Amino acid sequence: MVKKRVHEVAKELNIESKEVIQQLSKMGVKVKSHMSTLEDNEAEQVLNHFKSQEKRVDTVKVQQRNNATRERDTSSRHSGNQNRRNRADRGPGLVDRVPSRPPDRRFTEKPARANGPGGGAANNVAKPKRREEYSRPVKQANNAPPQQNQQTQPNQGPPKRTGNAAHEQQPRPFVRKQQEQQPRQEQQRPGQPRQPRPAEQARRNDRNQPARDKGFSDKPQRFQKSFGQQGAPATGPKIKAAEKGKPDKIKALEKTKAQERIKQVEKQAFKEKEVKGKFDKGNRFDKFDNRKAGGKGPRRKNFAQQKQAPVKTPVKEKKPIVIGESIIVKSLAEKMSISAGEVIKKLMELGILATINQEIDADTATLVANDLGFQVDIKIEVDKETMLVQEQEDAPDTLLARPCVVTIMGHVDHGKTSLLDAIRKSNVIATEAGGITQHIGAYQVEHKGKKITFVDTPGHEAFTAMRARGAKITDIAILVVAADDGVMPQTIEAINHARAAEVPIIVAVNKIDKEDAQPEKVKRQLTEYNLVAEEWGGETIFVEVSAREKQNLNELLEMILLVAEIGEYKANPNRAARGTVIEAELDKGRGPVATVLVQNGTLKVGDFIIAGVAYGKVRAMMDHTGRRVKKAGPSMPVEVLGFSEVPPAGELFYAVEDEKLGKQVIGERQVKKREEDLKVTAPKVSLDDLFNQIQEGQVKELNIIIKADVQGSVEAVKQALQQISTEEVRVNAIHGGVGAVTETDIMLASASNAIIIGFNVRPDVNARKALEAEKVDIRLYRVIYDAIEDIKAAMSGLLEPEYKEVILGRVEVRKTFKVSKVGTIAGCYVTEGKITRDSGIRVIRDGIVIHEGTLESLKRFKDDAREVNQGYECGMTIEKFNDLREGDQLEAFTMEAVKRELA
Ligand SMILES: Nc1nc2c(ncn2[C@@H]2O[C@H](COP(=O)(O)OP(=O)(O)OP(=O)(O)O)[C@@H](O)[C@H]2O)c(=O)[nH]1
Repeated sequence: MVKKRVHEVAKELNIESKEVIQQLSKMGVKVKSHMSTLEDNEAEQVLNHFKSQEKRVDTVKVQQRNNATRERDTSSRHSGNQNRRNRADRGPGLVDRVPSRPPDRRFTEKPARANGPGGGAANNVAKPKRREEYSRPVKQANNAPPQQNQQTQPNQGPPKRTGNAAHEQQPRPFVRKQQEQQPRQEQQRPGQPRQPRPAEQARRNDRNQPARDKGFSDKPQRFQKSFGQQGAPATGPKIKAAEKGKPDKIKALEKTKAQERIKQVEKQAFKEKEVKGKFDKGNRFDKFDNRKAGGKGPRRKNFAQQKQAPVKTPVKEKKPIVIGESIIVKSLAEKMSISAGEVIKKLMELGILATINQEIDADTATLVANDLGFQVDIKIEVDKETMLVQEQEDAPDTLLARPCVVTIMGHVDHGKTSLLDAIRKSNVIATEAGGITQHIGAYQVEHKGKKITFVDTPGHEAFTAMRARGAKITDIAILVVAADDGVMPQTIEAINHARAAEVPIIVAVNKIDKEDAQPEKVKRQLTEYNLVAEEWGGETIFVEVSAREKQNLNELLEMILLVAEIGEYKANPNRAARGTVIEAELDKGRGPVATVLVQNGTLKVGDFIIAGVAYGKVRAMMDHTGRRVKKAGPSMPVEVLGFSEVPPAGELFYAVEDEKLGKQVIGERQVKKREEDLKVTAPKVSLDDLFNQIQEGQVKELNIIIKADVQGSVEAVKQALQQISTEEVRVNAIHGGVGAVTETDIMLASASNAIIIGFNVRPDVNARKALEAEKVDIRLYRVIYDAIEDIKAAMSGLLEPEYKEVILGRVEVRKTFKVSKVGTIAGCYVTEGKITRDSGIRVIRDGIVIHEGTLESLKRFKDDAREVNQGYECGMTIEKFNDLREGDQLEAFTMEAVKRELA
């Protein structure tokens, strides 16, 4: 193409060469004179510049004339199409009008869009590239008869634009996207069958402007039409001609005014663009427009529209809203500063019918908020305790094998301590008084390069006591049975305790060095308890050992490692430690000292640890040999110094990386503890509540511990109970034994959520104490039938309330009178509480109850009395009892129906 000279360009623009040269110098292009040649792009830029200015003047003028009309016409449309209007108002492409950008090449096509028959010629001024790109619409516009074109301009119906195949067939991806998003845009286009007058035409042009704008991002036809329109004859040239006729001064003035307005619009648009939040969907269009800075988008030409649109409140930046696990509809609306109605509408769209005060879950709230352009942060309030425990979850790939933890159980004197001692090759027994284990300790031994941790407990009691506290430290139980003594009551207890904890059992038949050792007898006896030796077809590992002679100890260790291998005990050493306090005491010199077993993670000196309400920094750690260590990994027992107070044995401890969190947890625990101290906790499982618990699905198995005066009763109850299992609840006798109900029974019941049933036995003193703390349900019976009936009734919810004696008061006999036909009348003084006419009465002489009966009469002076209170005198006779003496103590009592509890 022949390069243009400055004067040629000026001629084309109908302006002076000087103006062109000035503009060129503004653009940084230096030219010597009006004869200088210009590069294609330079000429194009200059042309664009002046054309766009012309266009702006034109548009602004037309706009001015049609302001009022458009205000009216558009208002209804806008209100119904807020979103679309927003998008138009936000002015996708507004950024392109920032003055620093190169001139908008689009306006070189202005003649084609807003010209008359001469449009074609004007069009030729546009750059070849541009013509090439839009050759089809331009060509069609030029070829089309003027009348048709004039009709086409306002009537932007798609059928008239079908000729623009290039654009129709190859809509750009973003166009297609918009097409999906705004299918209703089509309706926005008013059809105009008649040929409009120029003024009307201009108004329509203007009115249609937003539609054209949207059309760009609308259907392909519309997109194509927008461009096709450029070739259509329009009223533009006439306006332009009128412009030409005006005196230069007026023109210049108008130009300046128009430019000012344009600047304002641009400024406003720029501001809007800046404040537009990232959550604004429209943003994507802006980005697109920025990319297309060449300015082909028809959206960018709508200056008048931009200017005239009421300056919109800048779109507020939408901050993410914070919600919890759920939120009330009203609150959600408030958080978004919108009406609850809008939220309810959105919910309905999602198929959820909700009222203003209804609670919706976080997921639903998120959907609604996202739909409305808000991001949502869900913050679920978790109590610190949960946070602490949650932090303890380990990913499977972080877990490594850890030493197994073994507990030795068995009957008294069967050799537990001796065996443990023999294994760790030291002589503990010599240092212990009477050879009885004095403390709970834990030690580690190594066999074939693998460590085994032994917890030395005085039998299974401590084991169960820990379990009752929720601590599960034992992986494997070694049941020591002396070969010369055989299975004894505590052997059975130990079996039941281990089973209740679902811990595998290895039987160590000890003292086989003894002459009267009968290991086969032990095996036979244990088959009765479902511990069948492997050689007898069972699955239980039996190892015959002698703690004294150190016989077969390696075999025992090997068997332990074998069971450990099957158990695949694992932990994550690379994390904050957690474990269990095995024992703790207050040492005069060292302060609180706790032996802890690390069960997960690694405990280090300096760690902040908490156990129950005790906390502190680990000051020092010692292993089982008394050596100072700096860290202790999984399954390692260590003595820890640094606790603020003595933590209870069985308490779980945590090393807390976040000391603040640790202290918060302690605070929460202290509050909880105080609350728990105040309220009486209900029994874990009780016959009274059994039916409800069954109904609620809380109880599927009813664990029962049976204690009786003779073994026969234990067996009889076991069998009877097994027969009353139902589909809902299985009755499980987890332990049975002869003798009083002991503390151990209480602990087992507590740990296993069991009920204790006693026949002709009573809880001993320690058991009574333990009961207060553990709230276990104990039922004492004289007849087996009653027990079975009670459990049946409890399971079906028919348990009758029980009657309990309530002491009303105490009365002292001060004087007695014998009256014939009446009997002995006692003159009394109420020392405590009160006595009522219908009281039961118990006569106690020298601490012994000598009579129990009912009152015959109760009088204050000579009058009958219903009740006499403390500090008053009264007279009374007792039914069928006349042997009252001065100094007798009378106890007034009544029987009250109460919920069944401790017998
Ligand atoms: N002959 C023989 N005696 C043993 C063997 N093992 C332990 N004893 C003896 O049995 C008695 C009891 O042993 P301990 O180890 O104290 O038994 P324990 O089960 O720990 O007893 P408690 O701690 O009281 O429950 C001691 O006198 C031991 O010397 C053994 O293998 N052979």
